[in-house]
Amino acid sequence: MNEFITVNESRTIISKEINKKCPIHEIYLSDSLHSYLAKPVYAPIDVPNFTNSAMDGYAFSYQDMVDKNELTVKYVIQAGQTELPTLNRGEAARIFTGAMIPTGADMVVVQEKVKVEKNILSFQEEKYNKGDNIRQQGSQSKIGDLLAAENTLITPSIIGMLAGYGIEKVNVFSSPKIGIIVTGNELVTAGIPLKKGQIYESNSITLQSALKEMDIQVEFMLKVSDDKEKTFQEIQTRIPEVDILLLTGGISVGDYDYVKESLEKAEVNQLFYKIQQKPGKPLYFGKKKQHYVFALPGNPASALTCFYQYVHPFIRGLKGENNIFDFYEEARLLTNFNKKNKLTHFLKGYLKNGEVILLSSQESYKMNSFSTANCIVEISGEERMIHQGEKVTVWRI
Ligand SMILES: Nc1nc2c(c(=O)[nH]1)N[C@H]1C(S)=C(S)[C@@H](COP(=O)(O)OP(=O)(O)OC[C@H]3O[C@@H](n4cnc5c(N)ncnc54)[C@H](O)[C@@H]3O)O[C@H]1N2
Ligand code: MOO
Repeated sequence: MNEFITVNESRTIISKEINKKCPIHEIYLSDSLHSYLAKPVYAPIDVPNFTNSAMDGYAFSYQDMVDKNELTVKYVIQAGQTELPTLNRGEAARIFTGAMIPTGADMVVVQEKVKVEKNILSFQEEKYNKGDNIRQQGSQSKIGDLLAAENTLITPSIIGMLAGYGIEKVNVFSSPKIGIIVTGNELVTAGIPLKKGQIYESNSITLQSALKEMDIQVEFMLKVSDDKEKTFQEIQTRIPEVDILLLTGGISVGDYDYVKESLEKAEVNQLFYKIQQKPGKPLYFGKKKQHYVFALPGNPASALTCFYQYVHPFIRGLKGENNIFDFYEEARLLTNFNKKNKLTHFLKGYLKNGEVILLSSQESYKMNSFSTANCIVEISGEERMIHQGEKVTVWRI
């Protein structure tokens, strides 16, 4: 057991590798969703860029209202109007939401709260204050203010905010190029009838879909039989084509598991192999120059668990995220769990309102529990009964 590294050690090794991110490129803001900023963005203008009305109503001077109690509505100011009158004493302007406040006015009263007859505005309530319903220039931010820091994940709300400054393009880290190779003689493609002893191949489409969720289209998706030379040739040829090569199957200790020796022969440097965890014990991570390899265990639930726990954070790291393993939360366990060994367990769970249920069918060859899970529950530490109500770490998926 001791030759296996711990989950935390493997996380440290992966985190060290993301010091160097993917190359930076400039893209249109409209194409930037889910990318990470490679450079900070500063405000090119004040926002609001001019002082304007927050409501439909009337603009005038507070002092005039106090002094006169009745004002003449002399002007109409629409949103988008760029030429404005100047209000003299005793004058008010009809104004609309978003329209510029004219010189001579320092407040707006909503139309529901005043009376206007024959262009004479009179006041019904006493509680009007100077500055009411006015959105001051630069009150969101001033020119030169930091809007979004480097490494910020671009969300629809970030795009919306930056668009409000007229920003058209941003610098982001590119996504890594990824290829998938699945190994195994038993694997049959959907559409072909199975013979006894064969199974339908499912890891490639699972990983492809998980990558699609990260906006990554795979470069290739290949199936290799359990053949020593073919496995080596395919690995050797494909590594230079991608930033990350994902392999599944053939990484354990069986006589026909050729992935590890092929990676060695292809001069990939092992960063770790085998983790004290369940599922996913035989996970491999390596590097050849700047090309990375994850060899995931073949069992479908192990492959996907390892993807979520290690590959997903690593990709996010290369795309620009810094604290790649910080995305867990705590939840209360709704069932007892008998932890029978020291391995860190990653269990399919269903999380709701801070409470998590462990689903049945946790074995690594079964995918049915994964299909209803919305999180992975991490339970580490000594063998013991984990009781209902105890707090555990959960990772949303
Ligand atoms: N003597 C030992 N045997 C095994 C150990 C061990 O420590 N000592 N570890 C077990 C664990 S844990 C795992 S996980 C598996 C991992 O083995 P491999 O990565 O070599 O995977 P395979 O043997 O090729 O396949 C395992 C299993 O998964 C099915 N599979 C493989 N690829 C696919 C695919 N693309 N789509 C669907 N299903 C796939 C395959 O048919 C096997 O049933 O090793 C244990 N053995
Ligand atoms: O690592 Mo294996 O996934 O426990 O079956």
